[in-house]
Amino acid sequence: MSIISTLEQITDRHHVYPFLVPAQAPKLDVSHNVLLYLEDITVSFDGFKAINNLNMYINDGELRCIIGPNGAGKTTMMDIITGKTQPDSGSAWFGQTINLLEMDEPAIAQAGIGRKFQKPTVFEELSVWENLELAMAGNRNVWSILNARLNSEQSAMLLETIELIGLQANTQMLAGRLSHGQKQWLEIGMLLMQKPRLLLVDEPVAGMTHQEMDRTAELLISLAGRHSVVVVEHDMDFVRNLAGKDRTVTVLHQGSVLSEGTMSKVQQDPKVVEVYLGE
Ligand SMILES: Nc1ncnc2c1ncn2[C@@H]1O[C@H](COP(=O)(O)OP(=O)(O)OP(=O)(O)O)[C@@H](O)[C@H]1O
Repeated sequence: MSIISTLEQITDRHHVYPFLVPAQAPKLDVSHNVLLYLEDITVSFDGFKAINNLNMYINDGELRCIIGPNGAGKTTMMDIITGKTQPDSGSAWFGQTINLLEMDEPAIAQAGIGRKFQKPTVFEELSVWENLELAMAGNRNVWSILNARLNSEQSAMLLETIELIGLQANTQMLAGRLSHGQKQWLEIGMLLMQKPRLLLVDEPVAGMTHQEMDRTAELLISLAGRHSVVVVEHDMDFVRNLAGKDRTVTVLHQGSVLSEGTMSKVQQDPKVVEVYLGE
């Protein structure tokens, strides 16, 4: 192939280069309505069991709150789901067929598990729109980003996401100028652009105003159904708001499930009062 024809091909933005195409995500099977299975998981750090025979199941489309005292193993549990930490024993399945313990972090993200860390990590020098555009699944192709041409489906998805996260009035604003709460919502929006089936959200309301917390609860509740959402949070008012009367709350303690059920059930559980809520 001549240099000229190679250059012609590179400048043709419709050409799809194999090395730029993300690997095909494995197919998810949620025929039993369970999206995530964590079974008999144990992880030790220098002989200390941070996770101790943990069993947890997240249903497809569920919004689950995870609470527990400092050091209960909440972050370590998220690290196992996302492939950052390998357990010593146990199993972790995404749907019926995807064995998370055989995959690395990028493959797990590709399979549909997105994670939002506590601190927002948006691109401060780019606008809200550009942040979302960069995060879009299938738009990681260098040429399409440079050419900044979205197809109609991509534009519609971007607009829908901006509305969902409530930043319609800030589309062209630099992300660095957003409030703390708005940055958190933008980052949730950026995760949504990758169409995750499961969203893991770590302490989303730390540092937020009450108004921002209420808006965040509304946003996360609106995501349930289309996505499964697992929220780790210490703020009990926020958890009560998220869990409502019917959703399941899981209380972790010393790396295991101490109690599980509706918020009113776990709040009245004497074991929970003793180790956590009674503090
Ligand atoms: N890489 C590591 N090396 C050694 N110990 C660790 C490591 N990661 C976690 N731990 C320990 O494992 C335990 C569980 O930690 P983890 O961060 O998962 O708890 P957590 O429930 O997320 O706590 P917090 O609410 O404070 O964030 C803690 O005692 C912690 O010190």
